Amino acid sequence: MEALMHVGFRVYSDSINPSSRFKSCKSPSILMEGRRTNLTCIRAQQPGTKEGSVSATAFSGSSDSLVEELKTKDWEIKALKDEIAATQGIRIRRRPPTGPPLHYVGPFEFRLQNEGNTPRNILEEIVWNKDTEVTRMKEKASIYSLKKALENAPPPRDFLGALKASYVRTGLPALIAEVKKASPSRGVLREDFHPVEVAQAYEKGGAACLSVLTDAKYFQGSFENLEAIRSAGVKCPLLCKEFIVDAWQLYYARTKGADGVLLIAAVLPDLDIKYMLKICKMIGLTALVEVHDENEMDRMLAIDGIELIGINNRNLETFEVDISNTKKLLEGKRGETIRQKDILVVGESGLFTPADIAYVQEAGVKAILVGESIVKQKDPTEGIRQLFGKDILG
Ligand SMILES: O=P(O)(O)OC[C@@H](O)[C@@H](O)c1c[nH]c2ccccc12
Repeated sequence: MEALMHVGFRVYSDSINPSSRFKSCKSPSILMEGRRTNLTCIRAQQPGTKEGSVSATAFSGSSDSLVEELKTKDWEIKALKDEIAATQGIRIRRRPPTGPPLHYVGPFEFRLQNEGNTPRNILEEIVWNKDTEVTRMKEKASIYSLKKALENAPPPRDFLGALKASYVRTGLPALIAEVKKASPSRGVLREDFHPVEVAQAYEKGGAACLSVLTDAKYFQGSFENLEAIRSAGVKCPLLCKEFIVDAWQLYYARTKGADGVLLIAAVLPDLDIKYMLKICKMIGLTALVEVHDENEMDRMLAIDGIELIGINNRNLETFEVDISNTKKLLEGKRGETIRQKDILVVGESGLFTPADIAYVQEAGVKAILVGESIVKQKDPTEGIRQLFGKDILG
């Protein structure tokens, strides 16, 4: 590996010449491969427009070179973000790698890890598609309109509180029951799929919370399902099961009635997790932060303010499921830190039997996230009874 010695941001306060249409700021300052480099970014501002709203139309006259320069900076920043993610052990690249823009003369020797624009695994493919999808959705609803829509959104309910209450009441891991029609690994799980009926059956069976898949392309889910379940009067708090790659999606999920969202550590660098946690707090969403391996767990344990961690037994890159993953990540010092920080742990995926539940409970989880084994049953209420080996309503 090339010697990536240190990557650090130093964002200087803008040196603004009020009479100028262009602001110049130095950011970031980077020591890469032993060399310190300062990027100079140009931000175009037309009189009367909001700062930071860069648009090619803002340039006139000698616009071509400035547009080129902006494209280059944009590329550099994206490439830099992937570099930072890689230093945190994140293998998922947020976008297909692209070479530098034509005539690139920038200071970086970015390594292109995959010249072909093919995703390396299913999670990467999902994330690349999500990025495109979100870009399109953002064109239809600006962040400003979403913020406004928050005022009329159904009020957030206490997702974490519902899990804790259920655990105290039953002495068993609280159930987050997943409304899931299909998945890339298992195909269609329930042919005759009526999301509201499934949700109501879960509630009747004693689920503490529900998880509703909203990704359409890979899971045949939708935000309509989420909205319909919420407006049908289901009382269980709802997790919006999405691949979050942009803070915009948090606002969107909240306007559709979500009480919680999933943040996947394999996809989001630490800075994004911290930023998104803040937004979640601000708008009343509970964040379920998902990890799959030791590195992701350690990264998340180093971040303050995480109250809910899900350990996914399914490797989203290979689809392999192994429930001993939950145990492995809760052993020793990690388990101790989790107890000290009073983090509630959710065991996710691949849970089918009372023995599975007992195994992950023994490992230290106080909640479980279950889809396949209960959504496949003709009567999902009965599916819950079978999963626990008893009635959990009592
Ligand atoms: O159907 P299962 O094996 O019971 O798994 C449910 C849930 O854990 C799984 O759907 C899941 C966990 N994390 C995810 C992230 C994205 C999509 C799906 C998931």
